[in-house]
Amino acid sequence: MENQKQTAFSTKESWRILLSLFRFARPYQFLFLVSFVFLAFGSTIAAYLPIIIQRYIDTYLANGTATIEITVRIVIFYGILTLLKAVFAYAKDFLFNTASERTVGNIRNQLYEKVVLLGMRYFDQTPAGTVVSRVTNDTETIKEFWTVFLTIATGVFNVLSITIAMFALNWRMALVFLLFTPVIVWIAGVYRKKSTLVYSRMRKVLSQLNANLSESISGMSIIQKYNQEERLVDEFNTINEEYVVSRRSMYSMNALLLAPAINVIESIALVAVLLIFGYQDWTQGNINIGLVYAFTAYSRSFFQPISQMMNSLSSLQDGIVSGHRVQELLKNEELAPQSKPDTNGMITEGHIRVNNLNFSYDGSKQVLRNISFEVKPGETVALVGQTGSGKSSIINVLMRFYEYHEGEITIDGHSLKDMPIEGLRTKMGLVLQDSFLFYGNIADNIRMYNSDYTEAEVKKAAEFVYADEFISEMEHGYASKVIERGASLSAGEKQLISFARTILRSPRILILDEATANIDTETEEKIQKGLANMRKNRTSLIIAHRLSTVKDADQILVLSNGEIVEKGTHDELIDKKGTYFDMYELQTYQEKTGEM
Ligand SMILES: Nc1ncnc2c1ncn2[C@@H]1O[C@H](COP(=O)(O)OP(=O)(O)OP(=O)(O)O)[C@@H](O)[C@H]1O
Repeated sequence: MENQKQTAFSTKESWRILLSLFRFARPYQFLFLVSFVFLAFGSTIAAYLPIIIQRYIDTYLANGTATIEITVRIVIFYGILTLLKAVFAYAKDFLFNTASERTVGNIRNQLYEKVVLLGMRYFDQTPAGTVVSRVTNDTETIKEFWTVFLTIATGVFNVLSITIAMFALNWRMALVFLLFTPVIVWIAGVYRKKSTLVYSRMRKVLSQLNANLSESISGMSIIQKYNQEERLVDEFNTINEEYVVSRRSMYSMNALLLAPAINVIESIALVAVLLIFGYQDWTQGNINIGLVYAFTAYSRSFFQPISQMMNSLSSLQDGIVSGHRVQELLKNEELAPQSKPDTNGMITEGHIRVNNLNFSYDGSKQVLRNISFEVKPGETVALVGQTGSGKSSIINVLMRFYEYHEGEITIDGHSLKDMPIEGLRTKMGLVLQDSFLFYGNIADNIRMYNSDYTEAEVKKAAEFVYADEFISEMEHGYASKVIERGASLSAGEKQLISFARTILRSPRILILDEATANIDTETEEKIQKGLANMRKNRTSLIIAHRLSTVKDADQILVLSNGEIVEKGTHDELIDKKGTYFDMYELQTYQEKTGEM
């Protein structure tokens, strides 16, 4: 399973993750490269500008030889270089951001492509919020990582070019600056250690905050029904307070270790340089004012990028954590079942045979044991049994939502594993209790965005299942909007739309999770009529909760604890006076007394 908690990595692991993040950038390496060329130009100009002023002061001003002409020439030269520096900075930022946005877009696409390939097992084990966060938040953090990378690259280029410029001007003074580097490296080390702790605490509390929020939003109706508002607000306040405190410690750490510490070192370095210049003047009397100017300017530009780089370290850490999570998801092998390559088994008649099927979701708890049954073409077989007895699990395996490893299932003589999944699912129409509708309109939801189906076909399918009537009565008919999950439609209406969706594909086999709860009698009647129409001449496998609805089934399979404990027609099972008989008696009694 995906390791979502890990927030700290060894140096080796961090490098490995960093390298993998760079691999995503490969398609855009040219853009990155050109932006670095502009960065190098910009840094070189930045390091050269103080030298122009230094030369002007020492060569012309100090000797009293500065004419208007020379001054204007130098001002123009300085101006042009400054302008060029700005143009390079713009080009660098533009190209770099284009490349990094595309890289992150690329990661998002890869993630989504992976998510739709993952098996149901992954989604059983991973909260929806986590998957959303992988594709949105983590990729955003990786975007920040690229910004940090640019800051660090700019810092490195600037420090290098300034170091070279300082050595070119006066190597002794340059050495004085370099002497302070170990102190800065030490502060950076301390900061990294502290910031890893502070930031990981901040991230942890933030993810608690998100989890709390998403849970309360999805369970809002229960929260309000059971008057849980106050408790949840209190809980939220506590986590929120913790988040505020953790952010405060981040600011206080940054306020102490970042700019102020570096500023102190910068000032000390400057004082040291000035003292040396002063000493030279006093002993030798040949001070170069221009040189003093240049070193004063360099002291700022030398230490500032270092402080910025340190500031970025924590975001770098965030980027590594997100990079790791993204990689884990991309590497996840919990894939949806695949059919064997080059298979072409097809459903023609709809003859299902299940032989000694054993199945477990997690590899340890056995959910189906020794399941064997047959559904001949055109027959109806009902699955009945207590809650948790394994009815839906049989359907999950038949629809290939989960892989099975023991036993054999064939349809029309082909093993299920030898059938291309797409064809299999088109020919096996599944209608679940909870019909999922997509944002869009009714017609799109029936044709499932497959433009091969004409409007007439969509209407015919709706008519076939008695859905046309209520759709035509709506203001915009088939073009009526379906808002999120079909919230504006009743459960029965949604069910009828999903019948139309199923029948449009002319399946050979129908798999129905009998769904009649909370539906008014008029709609229920329509649903039953729709169902009866759909079942005509089709092989049907029905999960029945109300036994009265499957009395006419050709065969009823009674499940208990993952095993088929009884098999037969309604009359045979009633005569047997076993489990089915008891269930039937109980339900008839409950229906009579209205207890259901
Ligand atoms: N996705 C899953 N992951 C792990 N175990 C599961 C999963 N779905 C169901 N189970 C377990 O498998 C067993 C059979 O569940 P199944 O949903 O097949 O029962 P059912 O007969 O359809 O029940 P119901 O009538 O309540 O829908 C149960 O013990 C259940 O806890």
